[in-house]
Amino acid sequence: MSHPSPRAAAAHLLDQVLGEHRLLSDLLAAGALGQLAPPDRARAQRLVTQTLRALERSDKILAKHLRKPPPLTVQNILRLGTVELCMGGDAHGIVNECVALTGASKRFAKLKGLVNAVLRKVAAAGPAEWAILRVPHLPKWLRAPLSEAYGPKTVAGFEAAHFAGAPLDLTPRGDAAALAEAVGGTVLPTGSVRLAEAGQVSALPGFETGDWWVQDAAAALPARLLAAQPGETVLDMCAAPGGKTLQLASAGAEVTALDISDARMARLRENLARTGLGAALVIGDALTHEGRYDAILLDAPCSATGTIRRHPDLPHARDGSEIGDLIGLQAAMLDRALGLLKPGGRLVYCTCSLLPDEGECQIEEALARHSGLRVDAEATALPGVDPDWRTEEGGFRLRPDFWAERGGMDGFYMALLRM
Ligand SMILES: C[S@@+](CC[C@H](N)C(=O)[O-])C[C@H]1O[C@@H](n2cnc3c(N)ncnc32)[C@H](O)[C@@H]1O
Repeated sequence: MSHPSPRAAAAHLLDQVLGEHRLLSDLLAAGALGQLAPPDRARAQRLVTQTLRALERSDKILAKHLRKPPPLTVQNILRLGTVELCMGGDAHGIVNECVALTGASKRFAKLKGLVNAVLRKVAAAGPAEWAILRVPHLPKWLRAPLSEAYGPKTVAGFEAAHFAGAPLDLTPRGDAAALAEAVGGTVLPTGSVRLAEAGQVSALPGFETGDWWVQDAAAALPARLLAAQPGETVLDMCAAPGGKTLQLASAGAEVTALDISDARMARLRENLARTGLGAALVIGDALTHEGRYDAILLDAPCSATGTIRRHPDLPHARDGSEIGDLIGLQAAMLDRALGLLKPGGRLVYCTCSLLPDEGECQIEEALARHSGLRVDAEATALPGVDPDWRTEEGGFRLRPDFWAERGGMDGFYMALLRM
Protein backbone atom coordinates (compact mmCIF):
# COMPACT_ATOMS: atom_id res chain seq x y z
CA MET A 1 0.00 0.00 0.00
CA SER A 2 1.44 3.41 -0.90
CA HIS A 3 1.64 6.06 1.79
CA PRO A 4 0.58 9.67 1.21
CA SER A 5 3.35 12.24 0.80
CA PRO A 6 3.75 14.79 3.62
CA ARG A 7 2.17 17.43 1.32
CA ALA A 8 -0.83 15.22 0.54
CA ALA A 9 -1.29 14.45 4.24
CA ALA A 10 -0.98 18.17 5.11
CA ALA A 11 -3.56 19.12 2.45
CA HIS A 12 -5.99 16.53 3.83
CA LEU A 13 -5.51 17.85 7.38
CA LEU A 14 -6.22 21.39 6.15
CA ASP A 15 -9.49 20.14 4.61
CA GLN A 16 -10.52 18.65 7.95
CA VAL A 17 -9.56 21.70 10.03
CA LEU A 18 -10.99 24.33 7.68
CA GLY A 19 -13.88 22.33 6.22
CA GLU A 20 -15.02 20.16 9.12
CA HIS A 21 -13.76 22.39 11.95
CA ARG A 22 -11.82 19.57 13.55
CA LEU A 23 -8.89 20.32 15.86
CA LEU A 24 -5.47 19.22 14.68
CA SER A 25 -4.64 17.75 18.11
CA ASP A 26 -7.75 15.52 17.91
CA LEU A 27 -6.93 14.45 14.35
CA LEU A 28 -3.33 13.62 15.26
CA ALA A 29 -4.36 11.78 18.44
CA ALA A 30 -6.74 9.70 16.28
CA GLY A 31 -3.76 8.66 14.12
CA ALA A 32 -4.23 10.99 11.13
CA LEU A 33 -0.51 10.77 10.27
CA GLY A 34 -0.05 7.21 11.54
CA GLN A 35 0.87 5.89 8.07
CA LEU A 36 3.87 8.19 7.77
CA ALA A 37 7.40 7.57 9.02
CA PRO A 38 8.40 9.95 11.87
CA PRO A 39 10.38 12.44 9.69
CA ASP A 40 7.50 12.65 7.14
CA ARG A 41 5.02 13.02 9.97
CA ALA A 42 7.03 15.92 11.38
CA ARG A 43 7.21 17.49 7.91
CA ALA A 44 3.44 17.15 7.31
CA GLN A 45 2.77 18.71 10.69
CA ARG A 46 5.17 21.56 9.98
CA LEU A 47 3.52 22.22 6.59
CA VAL A 48 0.03 22.33 8.02
CA THR A 49 0.92 24.53 11.00
CA GLN A 50 2.88 27.02 8.89
CA THR A 51 -0.01 27.20 6.39
CA LEU A 52 -2.55 27.81 9.15
CA ARG A 53 -0.38 30.51 10.73
CA ALA A 54 -0.08 32.29 7.39
CA LEU A 55 -3.58 31.65 6.02
CA GLU A 56 -4.43 35.35 5.75
CA ARG A 57 -1.23 36.04 3.79
CA SER A 58 -1.68 33.16 1.37
CA ASP A 59 -5.32 34.12 0.72
CA LYS A 60 -4.32 37.69 0.03
CA ILE A 61 -1.68 36.61 -2.50
CA LEU A 62 -3.99 34.03 -4.13
CA ALA A 63 -6.90 36.46 -4.43
CA LYS A 64 -4.96 38.35 -7.11
CA HIS A 65 -4.82 35.29 -9.31
CA LEU A 66 -8.30 33.82 -8.79
CA ARG A 67 -11.53 35.23 -10.12
CA LYS A 68 -13.51 33.20 -7.57
CA PRO A 69 -12.39 30.82 -4.81
CA PRO A 70 -12.05 27.23 -6.07
CA PRO A 71 -13.52 24.28 -4.10
CA LEU A 72 -11.99 24.04 -0.60
CA THR A 73 -9.74 21.06 -1.39
CA VAL A 74 -8.15 22.88 -4.33
CA GLN A 75 -7.98 26.12 -2.34
CA ASN A 76 -6.09 24.28 0.41
CA ILE A 77 -3.61 22.80 -2.08
CA LEU A 78 -3.04 26.33 -3.40
CA ARG A 79 -2.63 27.71 0.15
CA LEU A 80 -0.11 25.02 1.01
CA GLY A 81 1.86 25.66 -2.18
CA THR A 82 1.73 29.44 -1.75
CA VAL A 83 3.06 29.35 1.80
CA GLU A 84 5.87 26.99 0.84
CA LEU A 85 6.79 29.05 -2.22
CA CYS A 86 6.76 32.32 -0.30
CA MET A 87 8.88 30.82 2.48
CA GLY A 88 11.63 29.95 0.02
CA GLY A 89 10.69 26.40 -1.05
CA ASP A 90 11.85 24.87 -4.34
CA ALA A 91 9.36 26.15 -6.94
CA HIS A 92 9.65 23.27 -9.41
CA GLY A 93 9.00 20.53 -6.85
CA ILE A 94 6.21 22.42 -5.07
CA VAL A 95 4.27 23.34 -8.23
CA ASN A 96 4.59 19.83 -9.67
CA GLU A 97 3.37 18.11 -6.55
CA CYS A 98 0.48 20.53 -6.01
CA VAL A 99 -0.63 19.89 -9.62
CA ALA A 100 -0.31 16.13 -9.06
CA LEU A 101 -2.33 16.36 -5.82
CA THR A 102 -5.11 18.18 -7.68
CA GLY A 103 -5.03 15.58 -10.45
CA ALA A 104 -5.21 12.70 -7.98
CA SER A 105 -8.91 13.35 -7.42
CA LYS A 106 -11.31 12.71 -10.34
CA ARG A 107 -13.50 15.52 -9.08
CA PHE A 108 -10.80 18.17 -9.20
CA ALA A 109 -8.53 16.90 -12.01
CA LYS A 110 -9.98 19.48 -14.41
CA LEU A 111 -8.50 22.22 -12.18
CA LYS A 112 -4.89 21.02 -12.64
CA GLY A 113 -4.23 23.72 -15.22
CA LEU A 114 -5.54 26.42 -12.90
CA VAL A 115 -3.33 25.23 -10.02
CA ASN A 116 -0.31 25.11 -12.31
CA ALA A 117 -0.91 28.62 -13.70
CA VAL A 118 -1.68 30.21 -10.33
CA LEU A 119 1.28 28.69 -8.50
CA ARG A 120 3.68 29.68 -11.29
CA LYS A 121 2.54 33.29 -10.86
CA VAL A 122 2.89 32.97 -7.09
CA ALA A 123 6.39 31.53 -7.48
CA ALA A 124 7.39 34.58 -9.52
CA ALA A 125 5.87 37.43 -7.51
CA GLY A 126 4.66 35.91 -4.21
CA PRO A 127 7.85 36.02 -2.11
CA ALA A 128 8.28 39.80 -2.58
CA GLU A 129 4.59 40.45 -1.76
CA TRP A 130 4.77 38.13 1.24
CA ALA A 131 7.53 40.14 2.85
CA ILE A 132 5.40 43.31 3.02
CA LEU A 133 2.08 41.78 4.10
CA ARG A 134 0.88 42.42 7.67
CA VAL A 135 1.14 39.88 10.46
CA PRO A 136 -2.07 37.80 10.14
CA HIS A 137 -4.95 38.95 12.33
CA LEU A 138 -7.01 36.69 14.56
CA PRO A 139 -10.58 36.08 13.36
CA LYS A 140 -13.20 38.51 14.64
CA TRP A 141 -14.78 36.11 17.16
CA LEU A 142 -11.56 36.24 19.14
CA ARG A 143 -9.99 39.55 18.10
CA ALA A 144 -13.01 41.55 19.31
CA PRO A 145 -13.12 40.30 22.94
CA LEU A 146 -9.33 40.37 23.23
CA SER A 147 -9.17 43.95 21.93
CA GLU A 148 -11.80 44.95 24.45
CA ALA A 149 -9.87 43.32 27.29
CA TYR A 150 -6.29 44.31 26.38
CA GLY A 151 -6.48 47.02 23.71
CA PRO A 152 -5.56 46.66 20.01
CA LYS A 153 -1.81 47.27 20.52
CA THR A 154 -1.46 44.36 22.93
CA VAL A 155 -3.53 42.13 20.65
CA ALA A 156 -1.11 42.98 17.81
CA GLY A 157 1.65 41.68 20.12
CA PHE A 158 -0.32 38.44 20.63
CA GLU A 159 -0.68 38.09 16.85
CA ALA A 160 3.04 38.59 16.31
CA ALA A 161 3.73 35.86 18.89
CA HIS A 162 1.19 33.52 17.24
CA PHE A 163 2.81 34.07 13.85
CA ALA A 164 6.30 33.41 15.26
CA GLY A 165 5.30 30.02 16.71
CA ALA A 166 6.70 28.48 19.87
CA PRO A 167 10.03 27.03 21.01
CA LEU A 168 10.16 23.75 22.95
CA ASP A 169 10.11 24.00 26.75
CA LEU A 170 11.02 21.18 29.11
CA THR A 171 10.28 20.88 32.82
CA PRO A 172 13.33 19.31 34.48
CA ARG A 173 12.84 16.69 37.11
CA GLY A 174 16.17 17.62 38.71
CA ASP A 175 18.76 20.29 38.07
CA ALA A 176 17.74 22.74 35.31
CA ALA A 177 21.31 23.81 34.48
CA ALA A 178 22.46 20.21 34.00
CA LEU A 179 19.48 19.51 31.73
CA ALA A 180 20.11 22.68 29.71
CA GLU A 181 23.68 21.57 29.13
CA ALA A 182 22.65 18.04 28.16
CA VAL A 183 20.04 19.15 25.59
CA GLY A 184 21.74 22.34 24.38
CA GLY A 185 19.05 24.64 25.77
CA THR A 186 18.87 27.63 28.10
CA VAL A 187 17.42 27.93 31.59
CA LEU A 188 14.49 30.36 31.76
CA PRO A 189 14.07 32.66 34.80
CA THR A 190 11.21 30.48 36.11
CA GLY A 191 13.26 27.27 35.91
CA SER A 192 12.06 25.66 32.66
CA VAL A 193 14.60 24.73 29.97
CA ARG A 194 14.05 26.13 26.48
CA LEU A 195 15.23 24.81 23.12
CA ALA A 196 14.91 27.05 20.07
CA GLU A 197 14.29 24.09 17.73
CA ALA A 198 12.08 21.17 18.73
CA GLY A 199 13.55 18.41 16.53
CA GLN A 200 12.56 14.86 17.47
CA VAL A 201 11.62 15.10 21.14
CA SER A 202 12.07 11.40 21.91
CA ALA A 203 15.65 11.57 20.61
CA LEU A 204 16.70 14.17 23.21
CA PRO A 205 18.96 12.96 26.04
CA GLY A 206 17.02 12.00 29.17
CA PHE A 207 13.74 11.18 27.37
CA GLU A 208 13.89 7.42 28.05
CA THR A 209 14.94 7.96 31.64
CA GLY A 210 12.18 10.51 32.28
CA ASP A 211 14.54 13.32 33.34
CA TRP A 212 12.11 15.91 31.93
CA TRP A 213 8.76 16.35 30.22
CA VAL A 214 7.52 18.76 27.56
CA GLN A 215 5.60 21.64 29.11
CA ASP A 216 5.41 25.29 28.16
CA ALA A 217 7.12 27.58 30.69
CA ALA A 218 3.75 29.23 31.46
CA ALA A 219 2.04 25.87 32.00
CA ALA A 220 4.72 24.92 34.54
CA LEU A 221 3.77 27.78 36.89
CA PRO A 222 0.38 26.64 38.34
CA ALA A 223 2.00 23.64 40.09
CA ARG A 224 4.79 25.91 41.36
CA LEU A 225 2.13 28.27 42.72
CA LEU A 226 0.43 25.38 44.54
CA ALA A 227 3.85 24.35 46.00
CA ALA A 228 2.80 20.81 46.97
CA GLN A 229 4.75 19.42 49.93
CA PRO A 230 5.97 15.84 50.45
CA GLY A 231 3.20 13.66 51.87
CA GLU A 232 0.37 16.15 51.19
CA THR A 233 -2.76 14.77 49.57
CA VAL A 234 -3.26 16.64 46.30
CA LEU A 235 -6.04 16.33 43.74
CA ASP A 236 -5.15 17.20 40.14
CA MET A 237 -8.75 17.68 39.09
CA CYS A 238 -8.46 17.86 35.28
CA ALA A 239 -5.18 16.06 34.97
CA ALA A 240 -4.59 14.60 31.52
CA PRO A 241 -2.19 14.41 29.70
CA GLY A 242 -0.46 15.14 32.97
CA GLY A 243 2.31 17.76 32.84
CA LYS A 244 1.11 19.16 36.16
CA THR A 245 0.53 15.72 37.70
CA LEU A 246 4.21 14.92 37.03
CA GLN A 247 5.28 18.14 38.77
CA LEU A 248 3.08 17.42 41.82
CA ALA A 249 4.26 13.81 42.04
CA SER A 250 7.92 14.79 41.70
CA ALA A 251 7.43 17.20 44.62
CA GLY A 252 6.64 14.12 46.73
CA ALA A 253 2.88 14.70 47.13
CA GLU A 254 0.33 11.86 47.22
CA VAL A 255 -1.42 12.74 44.00
CA THR A 256 -4.86 11.72 42.79
CA ALA A 257 -5.08 12.49 39.07
CA LEU A 258 -8.67 12.77 37.85
CA ASP A 259 -9.86 13.23 34.28
CA ILE A 260 -13.02 12.39 32.37
CA SER A 261 -11.23 11.30 29.18
CA ASP A 262 -10.08 7.72 28.90
CA ALA A 263 -7.90 8.44 25.85
CA ARG A 264 -6.15 11.40 27.49
CA MET A 265 -5.63 9.36 30.67
CA ALA A 266 -3.79 6.74 28.60
CA ARG A 267 -1.22 9.44 27.78
CA LEU A 268 -0.94 10.33 31.48
CA ARG A 269 -0.30 6.65 32.25
CA GLU A 270 2.50 6.59 29.62
CA ASN A 271 4.03 9.76 31.07
CA LEU A 272 4.04 8.28 34.58
CA ALA A 273 5.59 5.05 33.32
CA ARG A 274 8.33 6.94 31.44
CA THR A 275 9.25 9.10 34.43
CA GLY A 276 8.74 6.39 37.08
CA LEU A 277 6.56 8.80 39.07
CA GLY A 278 3.43 7.67 40.89
CA ALA A 279 -0.15 8.94 41.13
CA ALA A 280 -3.55 7.33 41.71
CA LEU A 281 -5.47 7.63 38.44
CA VAL A 282 -9.23 8.10 38.46
CA ILE A 283 -11.29 8.33 35.29
CA GLY A 284 -14.38 10.27 36.27
CA ASP A 285 -16.32 13.51 36.36
CA ALA A 286 -14.89 16.35 38.45
CA LEU A 287 -18.43 17.51 39.18
CA THR A 288 -19.28 14.34 41.13
CA HIS A 289 -15.85 13.40 42.51
CA GLU A 290 -15.69 12.82 46.30
CA GLY A 291 -12.76 13.06 48.73
CA ARG A 292 -10.83 15.40 51.03
CA TYR A 293 -7.51 16.97 50.05
CA ASP A 294 -4.85 19.27 51.48
CA ALA A 295 -4.50 20.96 48.10
CA ILE A 296 -6.19 20.92 44.70
CA LEU A 297 -5.00 21.97 41.26
CA LEU A 298 -7.88 22.80 38.95
CA ASP A 299 -6.65 23.25 35.36
CA ALA A 300 -10.14 23.66 33.99
CA PRO A 301 -11.25 22.92 30.40
CA CYS A 302 -11.25 26.22 28.53
CA SER A 303 -11.07 27.90 25.12
CA ALA A 304 -7.29 27.17 25.04
CA THR A 305 -6.82 30.57 23.38
CA GLY A 306 -3.50 30.92 25.24
CA THR A 307 -1.99 28.09 23.18
CA ILE A 308 -2.47 29.46 19.64
CA ARG A 309 1.30 29.78 19.08
CA ARG A 310 1.38 25.99 19.19
CA HIS A 311 -2.14 25.35 17.88
CA PRO A 312 -2.72 27.72 14.93
CA ASP A 313 -5.72 25.63 13.87
CA LEU A 314 -7.74 26.74 16.89
CA PRO A 315 -8.86 30.20 15.69
CA HIS A 316 -9.98 28.64 12.36
CA ALA A 317 -11.57 25.46 13.70
CA ARG A 318 -13.51 27.20 16.46
CA ASP A 319 -15.93 30.14 16.46
CA GLY A 320 -16.25 30.92 20.16
CA SER A 321 -19.74 29.43 20.45
CA GLU A 322 -18.61 26.90 23.09
CA ILE A 323 -17.13 29.50 25.47
CA GLY A 324 -20.37 30.26 27.33
CA ASP A 325 -20.76 26.60 28.31
CA LEU A 326 -17.09 26.38 29.29
CA ILE A 327 -17.44 29.37 31.62
CA GLY A 328 -20.40 27.66 33.35
CA LEU A 329 -18.43 24.41 33.68
CA GLN A 330 -15.38 26.20 35.09
CA ALA A 331 -17.48 27.90 37.81
CA ALA A 332 -19.19 24.60 38.71
CA MET A 333 -15.82 22.82 38.93
CA LEU A 334 -14.38 25.59 41.07
CA ASP A 335 -17.31 25.32 43.51
CA ARG A 336 -17.01 21.52 43.61
CA ALA A 337 -13.24 21.74 44.21
CA LEU A 338 -13.63 24.18 47.10
CA GLY A 339 -15.98 21.65 48.76
CA LEU A 340 -13.28 18.94 48.55
CA LEU A 341 -10.64 20.92 50.49
CA LYS A 342 -9.75 20.06 54.07
CA PRO A 343 -10.11 23.01 56.48
CA GLY A 344 -7.26 25.42 55.76
CA GLY A 345 -6.71 23.83 52.35
CA ARG A 346 -5.60 25.65 49.22
CA LEU A 347 -6.51 25.52 45.56
CA VAL A 348 -4.91 26.75 42.37
CA TYR A 349 -7.42 27.63 39.65
CA CYS A 350 -5.89 28.04 36.21
CA THR A 351 -6.81 28.09 32.52
CA CYS A 352 -4.71 28.33 29.34
CA SER A 353 -7.08 31.02 28.08
CA LEU A 354 -6.49 34.66 27.18
CA LEU A 355 -10.09 35.59 27.95
CA PRO A 356 -10.59 37.27 31.34
CA ASP A 357 -14.06 35.59 31.53
CA GLU A 358 -12.21 32.28 31.99
CA GLY A 359 -9.63 33.72 34.40
CA GLU A 360 -9.81 36.93 36.42
CA CYS A 361 -13.65 37.05 36.31
CA GLN A 362 -13.98 33.45 37.54
CA ILE A 363 -11.99 34.35 40.65
CA GLU A 364 -13.89 37.60 41.28
CA GLU A 365 -17.18 35.71 41.00
CA ALA A 366 -15.99 32.82 43.21
CA LEU A 367 -14.99 35.34 45.91
CA ALA A 368 -18.50 36.80 45.75
CA ARG A 369 -20.10 33.32 46.02
CA HIS A 370 -17.96 32.00 48.92
CA SER A 371 -17.52 33.97 52.12
CA GLY A 372 -14.23 33.10 53.81
CA LEU A 373 -12.51 32.48 50.49
CA ARG A 374 -9.44 34.62 49.77
CA VAL A 375 -6.74 34.94 47.14
CA ASP A 376 -3.18 34.46 48.40
CA ALA A 377 -1.51 37.23 46.39
CA GLU A 378 1.84 36.91 48.21
CA ALA A 379 2.24 33.40 46.82
CA THR A 380 2.67 34.83 43.31
CA ALA A 381 6.17 36.04 44.29
CA LEU A 382 7.74 32.97 42.68
CA PRO A 383 11.33 32.94 41.37
CA GLY A 384 11.55 34.50 37.91
CA VAL A 385 7.98 35.81 37.92
CA ASP A 386 7.76 39.44 36.85
CA PRO A 387 5.73 41.52 39.36
CA ASP A 388 3.98 43.13 36.36
CA TRP A 389 2.26 39.83 35.65
CA ARG A 390 0.23 40.13 38.87
CA THR A 391 -3.44 41.07 38.59
CA GLU A 392 -5.75 43.18 40.72
CA GLU A 393 -7.57 40.29 42.33
CA GLY A 394 -4.27 38.65 43.35
CA GLY A 395 -3.55 36.09 40.64
CA PHE A 396 -1.31 36.37 37.62
CA ARG A 397 -1.84 36.72 33.94
CA LEU A 398 0.62 35.35 31.41
CA ARG A 399 0.52 36.43 27.77
CA PRO A 400 2.11 35.20 24.52
CA ASP A 401 3.79 38.60 24.02
CA PHE A 402 5.66 38.32 27.34
CA TRP A 403 9.35 37.32 27.04
CA ALA A 404 9.14 38.21 23.32
CA GLU A 405 12.93 38.37 23.07
CA ARG A 406 13.22 34.88 24.55
CA GLY A 407 10.54 33.33 22.28
CA GLY A 408 7.31 34.10 24.19
CA MET A 409 5.17 31.94 26.44
CA ASP A 410 1.66 30.49 26.38
CA GLY A 411 -1.22 32.62 27.62
CA PHE A 412 -2.37 31.47 31.06
CA TYR A 413 -4.25 32.69 34.10
CA MET A 414 -3.75 31.37 37.63
CA ALA A 415 -4.57 32.23 41.22
CA LEU A 416 -4.02 30.53 44.60
CA LEU A 417 -7.17 30.43 46.74
CA ARG A 418 -7.38 29.64 50.44
CA MET A 419 -10.49 28.70 52.44
C1 LIG B 1 -6.66 21.94 30.22
S1 LIG B 1 -6.84 20.24 30.07
C2 LIG B 1 -5.84 19.63 31.36
C3 LIG B 1 -4.36 19.66 31.09
C4 LIG B 1 -3.56 18.99 32.21
N1 LIG B 1 -3.82 19.58 33.50
C5 LIG B 1 -2.05 19.03 31.96
O1 LIG B 1 -1.36 19.83 32.56
O2 LIG B 1 -1.57 18.22 31.17
C6 LIG B 1 -8.45 20.01 30.69
C7 LIG B 1 -8.83 18.56 30.96
O3 LIG B 1 -10.13 18.55 31.57
C8 LIG B 1 -10.72 17.31 31.26
N2 LIG B 1 -12.16 17.40 31.60
C9 LIG B 1 -13.13 18.02 30.89
N3 LIG B 1 -14.32 17.91 31.54
C10 LIG B 1 -14.06 17.21 32.68
C11 LIG B 1 -14.87 16.77 33.76
N4 LIG B 1 -16.19 17.05 33.80
N5 LIG B 1 -14.30 16.08 34.76
C12 LIG B 1 -12.97 15.80 34.73
N6 LIG B 1 -12.15 16.18 33.72
C13 LIG B 1 -12.69 16.88 32.72
C14 LIG B 1 -10.37 17.10 29.81
O4 LIG B 1 -10.46 15.74 29.45
C15 LIG B 1 -8.95 17.65 29.74
O5 LIG B 1 -8.02 16.61 29.84
